[in-house]
Amino acid sequence: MRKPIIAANWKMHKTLAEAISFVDQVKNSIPSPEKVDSVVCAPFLFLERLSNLTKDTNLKIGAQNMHFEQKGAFTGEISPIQLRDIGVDYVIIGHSERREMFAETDETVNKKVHAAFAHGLTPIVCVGETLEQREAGSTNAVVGAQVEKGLAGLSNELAKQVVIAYEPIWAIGTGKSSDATDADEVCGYIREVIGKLFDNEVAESVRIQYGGSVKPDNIGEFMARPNIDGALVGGASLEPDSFLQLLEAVKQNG
Ligand SMILES: O=C(CO)COP(=O)(O)O
Repeated sequence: MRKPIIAANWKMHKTLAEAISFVDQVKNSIPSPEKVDSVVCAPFLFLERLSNLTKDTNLKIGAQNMHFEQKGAFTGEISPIQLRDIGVDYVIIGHSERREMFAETDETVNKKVHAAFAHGLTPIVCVGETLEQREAGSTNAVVGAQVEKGLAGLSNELAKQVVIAYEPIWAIGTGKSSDATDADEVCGYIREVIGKLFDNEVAESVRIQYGGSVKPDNIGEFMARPNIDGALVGGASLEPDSFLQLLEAVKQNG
């Protein structure tokens, strides 16, 4: 059995005071990590505070990006060592917004995945197709190539620990989520690709989240599918009540 994982992706939202208030409101109501892994991926500026506030709680903190180098002349960038040093556990890599607006490529995703593992961070690797690609029938080809290139060169042991987030780009922030059956099929295909790249055991171990307009009232449909192990949630993760409802729905499903 794969343990579900729910991650909030706050993107570029909240002030420090709002971030602290959110965490204070939810931190003692997070379900046991035996049932579900619960993560908040916050803007870099808030990570240290949130990581201190959540020590000894069931809530883990993640970043939304990082550089692949350990240190150096990379003005404005943040390294995996710096993230780990302040108690960050997860890092989102290759979100479609970074691929589209900040020149993230499958090659930089791959470097970042290796760098994350080298420094004790769990990568949440995002993949997904555009509406045009979906309509052209190339979803599996696009997503399969992103997975193959993104995970290239990992050992089986590390590959098992990767979290994949399948986020169809047309479903992000649009209120128009994918049909759960369609999303499950793509997640099943991702598992097939991982089976070929590594082996069956890895394919069965990797956790695959769905992302794109997930809300408390539709998360149950996704979690009921065999290949979907959690969700990466934007808008519906910004309010404490809504975030806790997502976790509660998953806990009950499991
Ligand atoms: O991009 C997303 C999470 O990474 C999804 O965002 P929404 O949940 O707001 O659609």
